Amino acid sequence: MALYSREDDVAIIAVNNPPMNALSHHVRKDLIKFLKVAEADENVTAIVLCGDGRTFPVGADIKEFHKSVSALGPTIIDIVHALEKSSKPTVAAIHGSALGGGLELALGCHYRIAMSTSKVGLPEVKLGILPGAGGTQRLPRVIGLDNAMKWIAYGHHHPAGVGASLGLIDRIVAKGGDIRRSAILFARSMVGKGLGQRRLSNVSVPDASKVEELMAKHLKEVGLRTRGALAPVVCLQVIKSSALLSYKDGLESERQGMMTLLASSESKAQIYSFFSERQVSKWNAPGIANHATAKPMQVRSIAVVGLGTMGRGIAISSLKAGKKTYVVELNSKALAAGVKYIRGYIETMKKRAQISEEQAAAMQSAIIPVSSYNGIANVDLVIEAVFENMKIKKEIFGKLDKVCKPSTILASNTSTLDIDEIASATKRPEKVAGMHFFAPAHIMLLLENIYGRKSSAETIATIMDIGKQMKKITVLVGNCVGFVGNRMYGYYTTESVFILEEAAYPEQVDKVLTDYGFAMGRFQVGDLSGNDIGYKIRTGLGITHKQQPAGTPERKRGVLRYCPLGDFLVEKGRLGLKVGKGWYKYEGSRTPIPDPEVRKIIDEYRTRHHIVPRDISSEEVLQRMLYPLINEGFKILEEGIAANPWDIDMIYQYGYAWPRHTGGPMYYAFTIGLPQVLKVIEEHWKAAGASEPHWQPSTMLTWLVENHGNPDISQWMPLMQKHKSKT
Ligand SMILES: CC(C)(COP(=O)(O)OP(=O)(O)OC[C@H]1O[C@@H](n2cnc3c(N)ncnc32)[C@H](O)[C@@H]1OP(=O)(O)O)[C@@H](O)C(=O)NCCC(=O)NCCSC(=O)/C=C/CCCCCCCCCCCCC(=O)O
Repeated sequence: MALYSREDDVAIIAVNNPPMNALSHHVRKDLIKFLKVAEADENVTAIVLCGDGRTFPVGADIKEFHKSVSALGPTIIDIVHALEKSSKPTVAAIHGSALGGGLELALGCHYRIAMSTSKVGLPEVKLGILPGAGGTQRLPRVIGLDNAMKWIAYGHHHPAGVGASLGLIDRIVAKGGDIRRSAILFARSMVGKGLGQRRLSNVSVPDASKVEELMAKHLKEVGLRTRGALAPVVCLQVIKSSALLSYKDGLESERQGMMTLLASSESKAQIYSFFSERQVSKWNAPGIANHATAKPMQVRSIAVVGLGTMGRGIAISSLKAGKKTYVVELNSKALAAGVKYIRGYIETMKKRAQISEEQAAAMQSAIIPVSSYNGIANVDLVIEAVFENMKIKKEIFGKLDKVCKPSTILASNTSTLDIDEIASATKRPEKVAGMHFFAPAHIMLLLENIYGRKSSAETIATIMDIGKQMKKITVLVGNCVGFVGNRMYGYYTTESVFILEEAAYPEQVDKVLTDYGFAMGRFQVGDLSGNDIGYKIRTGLGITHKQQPAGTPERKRGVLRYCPLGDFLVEKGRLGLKVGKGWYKYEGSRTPIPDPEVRKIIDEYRTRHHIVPRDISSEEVLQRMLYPLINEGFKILEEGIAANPWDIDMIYQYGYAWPRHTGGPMYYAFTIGLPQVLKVIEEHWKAAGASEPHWQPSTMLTWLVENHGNPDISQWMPLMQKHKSKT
């Protein structure tokens, strides 16, 4: 709802719709009603619009999108017009954030004043839509086309001070000031000053003459950075109309753009992603604990064991979260090198103004270098980040168990290994869990937390809380080889080399993936992270080319189909970008260049096995790359390793750069339609049989299709649970 009050001659209309004052239908109704009251009251000379509680309105109510209620009048644009038309000065008093429809309301006001700490922006593009309440037409009239294109096509939130420097905010109220009081005084001082030029629909766009040049510039930048998403392009096209058309016609172009975007699968995927991102913090470990009931232990100190690339990144994340951080290496040279890197990184963050001088000093003094496990006996949490080897990890956990105080939680940053087996090396399995960071750990936003069979509620709650304190998208999953992310990714890489055998070169496969929206294709990613990583994993499994006894068929491992092309590359020293050659060659830069030598390796291999390469469509490449991964996602859901499809999707968006505008693998499957996905999987399974088990259809997927067709993604787990409870 909204509240109406009077301070002498000034009317105050305050939106009151916790937690974020979203402009839900009932709020919109109140706003129009109270604007009419204020307009009609002759004792009112000016009107202040503000938000109660945490913030000014942060936009339309996203829950209403794709429901008819979002279009129910009064719409936000009706309120914007009423604010602008008012014969009395209207002033937006901004604290917290004025975003989306919230900022559009403020743009309808004649004046805007804001707390110095507040943020402003039009982030609709991140929901796959555009600012559909006049924002595309009004913002360029205030801050110019160039800035408006940047603000709207990328959707960033900007400090109010930046808005003030561009003329969007008329006055800034210093930290600690009273925004409402300041707005009342400001509004009163504007009475009688004339509102003509303060009504933005009357104003022209200052840099309209540069429209074509700016359009070309921004289309190019957006194309490079938003990877095939539709909304940024439509935003730019609609903003362009502000320079070429009347306000009224520009508004019509905005309405049409909004309709196009609202009808797209992209906006549905982005809105799903917005809520999924928030949903993952409401974790559930069935039969053990959930976010609502379990209490985290207070963690003041963290020890990071192992200062390789991962350990260094984890230590920086711990320091950023304000923890006293013990960094552990038994070898003094390795310790010194790790500490030097971490200290240097903090200084770089300070130089780049990413942290203040005080924060940098606090982080520096919180680093405690240690060269023996005895030195971390009293820490609250240990995160082990040594080499990915079960024997070594078990040895370390055994030692940590002996020296650390009983309450210390012991976590492993393993990316694949069995947490229960690691826990078995200790006498405190209830205090053991996995914290799988993604490289570089101080930059990547994903943290995949793993609970073991014996992890306690407190242990799980604590690692989830630490993820939050590190500002990570923290997803809780169960224990299995590779957990969620890498278990699914394994089949993506398996199938990719089968495609090489049969039909395509690496660059052709990668192009299909980048056209789909990935920043990089699978082979470029392999080169970037190092092809030796997969080779080591295959060596651990005993399946590389070199490990086979003489006479083993090159393309078989037992009954399973195998392709050794990745082994050949590593054995020829093609480890990837770090050595300048892998699936591609690199000539002094990070740009991958298709390499005739790689083609030769593939061609010779095909000839040896009498494989005649065939034409392959982009559609087939995409299906073969993505559907095994999706199929595995369903198996993970049916085993209870992931609690919900959106947990998987967030892991893929934040850990594997899955394009957000398609929602993630599970949401993408829903968009395609589960019956169609299953049909393709079944065809491959029929053709490949037991030699390619990743094509064996998941029973959950099959059951859903047979019984419900393509149910909404929110219903997959409830339907399955209902079915299981009956059987
Ligand atoms: C930065 C934030 C504001 C705050 O972040 P933080 O402090 O971390 O808090 P959160 O955890 O994110 O949020 C707390 C809870 O609040 C919920 N929330 C937040 N924002 C909204 C919102 N806008 N709507 C609903 N709910 C919201 C959030 O989910 C949390 O809930 P819970 O605790 O998890 O349950 C951050 O929250 C943030 O970034 N918010 C979003 C800001 C944003 O994107 N704003 C833009 C919104 S879109 C908009 O404003 C569009 C305007 C134009 C409208 C024009 C409409 C015309 C329609 C006509 C067309 C009709 C066609 C009809 C056909 C059809 O509909 O299909």
